Amino acid sequence: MKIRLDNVVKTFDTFRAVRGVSLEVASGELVALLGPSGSGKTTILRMIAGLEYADGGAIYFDAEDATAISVRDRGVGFVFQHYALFPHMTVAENIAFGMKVSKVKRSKTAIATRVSELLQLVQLEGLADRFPTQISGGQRQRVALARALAVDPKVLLLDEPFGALDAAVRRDLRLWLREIQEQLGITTLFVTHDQEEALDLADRVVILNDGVIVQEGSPQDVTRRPNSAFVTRFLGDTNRLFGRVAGGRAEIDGQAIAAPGLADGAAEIYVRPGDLDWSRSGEGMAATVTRVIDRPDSRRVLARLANGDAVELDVSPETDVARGDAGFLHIRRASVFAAPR
Ligand SMILES: Nc1ncnc2c1ncn2[C@@H]1O[C@H](COP(=O)(O)OP(=O)(O)OP(=O)(O)O)[C@@H](O)[C@H]1O
Repeated sequence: MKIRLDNVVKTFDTFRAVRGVSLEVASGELVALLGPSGSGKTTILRMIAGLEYADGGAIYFDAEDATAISVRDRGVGFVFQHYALFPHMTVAENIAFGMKVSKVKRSKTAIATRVSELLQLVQLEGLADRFPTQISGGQRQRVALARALAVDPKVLLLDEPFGALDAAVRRDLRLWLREIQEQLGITTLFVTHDQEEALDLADRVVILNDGVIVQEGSPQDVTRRPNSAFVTRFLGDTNRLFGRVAGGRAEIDGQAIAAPGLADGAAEIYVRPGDLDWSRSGEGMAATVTRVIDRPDSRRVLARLANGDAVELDVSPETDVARGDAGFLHIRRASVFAAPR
């Protein structure tokens, strides 16, 4: 099932939460809606689910206008962060719930067979008779996914499903989710404000800010070619430096960086910590190390430039560098944008 949003608008009282969003999710694709809090991600998901009406534009499921399709008939499965499983029902009963209330009548045996298939799919075979309070948070989210999948939805909508879990569990679950989604080939929209989660999981990432799409593309596209200072900053750790553009090149401390198409004038130069090289002597920006932070697979160096600006860079764990060292920073890659006036 393909989903298409055509210039969708949603206003709460006078506040425009979604301001003309057009978006297509191909059949079987996994798209992440990524954006800061309040950027309209959940509202978009709720409109697709039919829990909220768009007050402008249209939403299509394949060629059909979804406005005409009731929530029940949309064939949508949801998993939310604060979904809550039914606490008085066992894991198996929770998974069976949707099938029992569905218009499609199934025999008791058919339901039991489906429940055990789903338990196997989400790798919780031994836990059928437990209650939600008797399993872990990660296991609960897997039950929630099984419950959503029970009625064979054509579309899966996930709103921060792993938001409440710790980092290691989140990482495991996202890889696991991706495998299941591929196995089932189900069109999936995943809402998150976690860049790493979106980039790890999605075929395509749609970045929102203030109710509009600011960039969309593959994880590689958006990370390699962020189209604005906002996207660059939002996608992760970055240093902001200041320079000048002249003749399509930004100039900073003797280093020239390609800035094709940018008008001459003041510029912001964004450099990720992994795109700076440290050397004791040589060319580049003179800097003094203020602190070194050791991590399992890298060293994060905090340094200060001659103009007082703080800069962070990553070096390999073997690099010999200590607080107080003086050296030079060479920019390997950067994104340049005109400085806001
Ligand atoms: N029912 C409502 N009534 C009034 N305003 C609302 C309602 N629902 C959402 N909003 C507002 O619309 C904007 C977008 O909300 P939405 O929940 O879609 O954002 P989000 O990107 O999902 O944020 P978060 O990551 O915090 O969940 C917010 O400013 C929010 O306060």
